[in-house]
Amino acid sequence: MQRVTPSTVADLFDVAGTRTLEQVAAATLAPHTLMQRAGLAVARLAMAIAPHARTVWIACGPGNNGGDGLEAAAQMKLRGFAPIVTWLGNPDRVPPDARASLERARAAGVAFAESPPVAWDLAIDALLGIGASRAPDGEMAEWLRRMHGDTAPVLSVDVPSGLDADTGRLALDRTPPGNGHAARFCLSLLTLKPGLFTAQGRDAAGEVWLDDLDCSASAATPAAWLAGAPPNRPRLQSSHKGSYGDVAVIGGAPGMAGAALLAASAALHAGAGRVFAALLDGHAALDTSQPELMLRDPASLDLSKMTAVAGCGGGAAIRALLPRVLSTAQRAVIDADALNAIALDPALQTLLEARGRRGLPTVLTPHPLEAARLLDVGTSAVQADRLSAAQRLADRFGSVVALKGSGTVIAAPGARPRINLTGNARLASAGTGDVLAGMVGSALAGGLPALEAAQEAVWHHGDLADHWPATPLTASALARGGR
Ligand SMILES: NC(=O)C1=CN([C@@H]2O[C@H](COP(=O)(O)OP(=O)(O)OC[C@H]3O[C@@H](n4cnc5c(N)ncnc54)[C@H](O)[C@@H]3O)[C@@H](O)[C@H]2O)[C@@H](O)CC1
Ligand SMILES: [K+]
Repeated sequence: MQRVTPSTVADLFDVAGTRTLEQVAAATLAPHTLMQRAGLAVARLAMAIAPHARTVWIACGPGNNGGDGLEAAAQMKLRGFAPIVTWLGNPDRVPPDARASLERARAAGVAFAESPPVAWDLAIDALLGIGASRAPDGEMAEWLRRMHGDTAPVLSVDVPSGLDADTGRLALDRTPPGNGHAARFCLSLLTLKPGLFTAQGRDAAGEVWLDDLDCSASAATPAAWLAGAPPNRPRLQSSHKGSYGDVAVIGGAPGMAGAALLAASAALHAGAGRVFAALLDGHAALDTSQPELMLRDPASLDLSKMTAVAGCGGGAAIRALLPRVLSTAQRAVIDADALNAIALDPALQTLLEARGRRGLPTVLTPHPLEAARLLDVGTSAVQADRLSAAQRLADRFGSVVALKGSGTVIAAPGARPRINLTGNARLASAGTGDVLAGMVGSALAGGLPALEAAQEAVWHHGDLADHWPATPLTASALARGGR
């Protein structure tokens, strides 16, 4: 059993891939072996989370996810715990594995009840796993609301019930963690699923653990992966500012110069050799707190030797500069208003596609609304399947895409998408996106391929927030690397 952290490197399998692996594994094992392993793993984690629990409520559903819960109940009872099972199954329709565990739970003397106990020290959600076919309703929904509204920890078996394991879409609203709510844990069985790590999945699952049930994962193709922490990239003694490239931040229309200056500051502190602030507001004053930044007229820059970071605070004025950026920049990060301009203008879309065909390194950094505009769909459609939205954008424009949000997805043409696990809700504040664009620009300018540049910048950006002291997180301090 392994705990998943932002540094974990692991393949993620969708429901179809997980089903394939389950079938391959089951074919070589004695009947009921997988469920016994699953139930024992659930029991072990439950006992580690709440070693002194007097009452453990195990809510079991009608299928094999419920079977895992029943098996865990049997295992905990044999170890001196007092689980109380509420089971929503029908004895006439229970699948064979779950039936075997039901009998083992009964034989072990597990208490069965019609309704949840009055109070509990740990709740185990074994209602629905990867077989969920609709939103929980009725008694099941009521139980989920009760366990997630209580202060006792919740351990979800395989996936939080009602969470789409492929997409991270949650079918049932529940109390957000943090509102007087206790910890959430999820023990993913056999495989890790992408939905645990993006969209609503991270909040719903809480701390994720994996037990692979001693099975190989070679018989299926992963849908995505966790790429873990970037390598350390120490600077060579002999390097100089030319080794780390030039970044030109093009943005900052009147009234929005701050966004471009944040991106420029982030690029500077992330290590770019030289950073030019090419502001669209010709009257903006130089940021005297950052004398290293060089203020330039955007028209004067030779972008063919530079990394352009275009769009931060760009307003409508960025549109006129985009043909030059897209056609000539050696490397480019396209953010914010530059993305909005491209979404509205087929000619710019053609230029971006052409850039992709020429193999010029390009990273798009949309948040869900910007991605929705580029794909000409609603934001909810993007959030309903973030992996596929990011991949479609990457394929369409021949670019690397970092689709921001909880569980940022990084996609590239012809590559398996990655999900980043650093970062937290403190990043949901003004200017943090500009900082990310600058950090990606710096990584690109330093010579990293676009996919690595995007992934490493996203990781560091989130990692800074994860290690932020107990002071407010501001974008300007984030741009300075927390200093
Ligand atoms: N068969 C095995 O040996 C193993 C099974 N495993 C477990 O089995 C799970 C998959 O089992 P299943 O395929 O039986 O699927 P589930 O147990 O996830 O759910 C399917 C059952 O729930 C019902 N259902 C679906 N949505 C519902 C809803 N909204 N409200 C009420 N009922 C609903 C279905 O009609 C069906 O009876 C995995 O998630 C995992 O927990 C794993 O432990 C691996 C081993
Ligand atoms: K579950």
